[in-house]
Amino acid sequence: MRAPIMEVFSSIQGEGLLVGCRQIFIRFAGCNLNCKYCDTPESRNPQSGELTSIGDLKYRIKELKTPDLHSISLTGGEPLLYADFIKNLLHETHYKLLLETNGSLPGEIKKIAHLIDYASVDIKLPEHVGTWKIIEKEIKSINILIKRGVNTYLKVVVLPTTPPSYMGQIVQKLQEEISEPSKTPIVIQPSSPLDYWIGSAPRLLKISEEIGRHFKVRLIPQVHKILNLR
Ligand SMILES: C[S@@+](CC[C@H](N)C(=O)[O-])C[C@H]1O[C@@H](n2cnc3c(N)ncnc32)[C@H](O)[C@@H]1O
Ligand SMILES: Nc1nc2[nH]cc(C(=O)O)c2c(=O)[nH]1
Ligand code: SF4
Ligand SMILES: [Mg+2]
Repeated sequence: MRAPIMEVFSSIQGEGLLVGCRQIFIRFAGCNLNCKYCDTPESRNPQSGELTSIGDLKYRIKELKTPDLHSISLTGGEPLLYADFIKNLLHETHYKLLLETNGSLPGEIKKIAHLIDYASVDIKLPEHVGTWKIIEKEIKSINILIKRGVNTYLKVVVLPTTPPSYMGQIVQKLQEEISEPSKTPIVIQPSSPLDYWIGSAPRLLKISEEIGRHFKVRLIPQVHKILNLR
């Protein structure tokens, strides 16, 4: 069994609640969404990856292992397009595993939820993906992960144009429909390039206040981009 892999690399997790942890990243090629802000647009095309076996990945992981290694991050593109491959891979690796996902494939999450330790689930704003339907699916995915006891946090990418009141509407819905909101922190991730935020950063505080009404909240920019790390 093989899957299209774009890159395997070692770096510091630059996003979300595991920020600063040393990880080996496995980036799958192919995505089912088309976020207008995507910073890895080439990953949307499954052809941008090389068909890779589990044995190859195990070898690459061994080569990239460092004394400070915290976990492995499965990202993309959308890794859940390859849930069956991931299931086989996770049966053969013993490292802690972060799944970085757009959360739009709850049926696929069900296949591997029992094998992952951490999950970062994006909340895609309807203005970025053109529909509310994705949030419905993300809520299903989040509830599957919570039920399985996976350490789960949500990430919402916001733009300088994202109205704080709009966030208020979104978190109201999340609070009503996520099974354990108190256990599910939300990370606000300002869209990069960060220089777009010059003059608009105070808006991030307003967004934090809106989310803070119902959830634990953190405001964390993409640290790897500030450090010029991969
Ligand atoms: C490239 S995506 C791959 C995983 C999955 N497709 C997803 O969207 O969660 C990894 C993370 O990068 C974030 N991201 C993508 N483009 C970004 C940008 N321009 N600024 C900030 N975060 C971005 C996504 O929201 C997601 O949390
Ligand atoms: N250092 C680093 N941290 C990351 N966190 C999420 C990433 C991603 O592209 O999924 C990413 C990435 O591409 N690099
Ligand atoms: S879901 Fe993730 S990989 Fe796909 S377009 Fe959106 S940000 Fe990019
Ligand atoms: Mg990235």
